[in-house]
Amino acid sequence: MRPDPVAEPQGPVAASPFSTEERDAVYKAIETRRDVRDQFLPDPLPDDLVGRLLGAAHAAPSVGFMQPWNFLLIRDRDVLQGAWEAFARANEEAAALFADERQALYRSLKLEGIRKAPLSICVTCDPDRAGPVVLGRTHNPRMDVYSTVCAVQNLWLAARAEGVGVGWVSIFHDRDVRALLGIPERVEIVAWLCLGYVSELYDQPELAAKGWRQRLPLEDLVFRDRWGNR
Ligand SMILES: Cc1cc2c(cc1C)N(C[C@H](O)[C@H](O)[C@H](O)COP(=O)(O)O)c1[nH]c(=O)[nH]c(=O)c1N2
Repeated sequence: MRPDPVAEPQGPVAASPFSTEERDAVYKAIETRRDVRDQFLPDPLPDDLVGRLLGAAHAAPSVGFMQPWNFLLIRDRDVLQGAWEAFARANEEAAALFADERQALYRSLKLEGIRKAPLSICVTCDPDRAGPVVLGRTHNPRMDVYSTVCAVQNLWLAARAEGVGVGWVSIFHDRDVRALLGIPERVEIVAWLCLGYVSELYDQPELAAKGWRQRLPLEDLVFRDRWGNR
């Protein structure tokens, strides 16, 4: 018995199934999503809200419908302290990679909200989730990690729509996070996300506002048919 296809309008230019307001809300979430570091409020996130965010993540596309993700919800203050210490060690190493005023600017940046946010979610990718040969991953094994990142972005946009801030922290040695959370060696650590309500949101990327790097002109990133063809 074939499942009924989704009843979408047919025709040369299928009209959007969304109202203008609904469509604009999608773009509003995309355009106002921010990486949050220091603006987290301590208020806990309700379980049903967290459930909706995880549902959005789980609705992400995945290669061969592999769904390679796991979500480790972390609220334990000692574990969060351990994660922050792991970040602090790695961040010191990172700062040393920049010179002079660039290093000074780097050191002035707040690059995590681990201890401020009431919830962290470590998102992992299990490469063995769907067996040794996965449709779509046969010629590029990284497709499972790329799929997991789609889940992260779904969660990030759903959080924006719910008025919840998200911050991605990647300045860690994997081994530290693995030891802290008991993650098996074969499982890839993809993202450490800090989540919480926020006191405010930047109206542009904080790194741009603080002079670290600006948004590139989109037109410089688009080629026609061949690399380099503008
Ligand atoms: C894979 C990955 C990893 C990280 C990030 C993002 C992504 C996609 N970002 C957030 C990043 O700096 C931010 O997305 C950009 O500066 C753009 O700002 P908005 O996200 O648009 O606010 C990030 N931010 C931060 O303060 N510490 C970090 O370790 C990281 N790591």
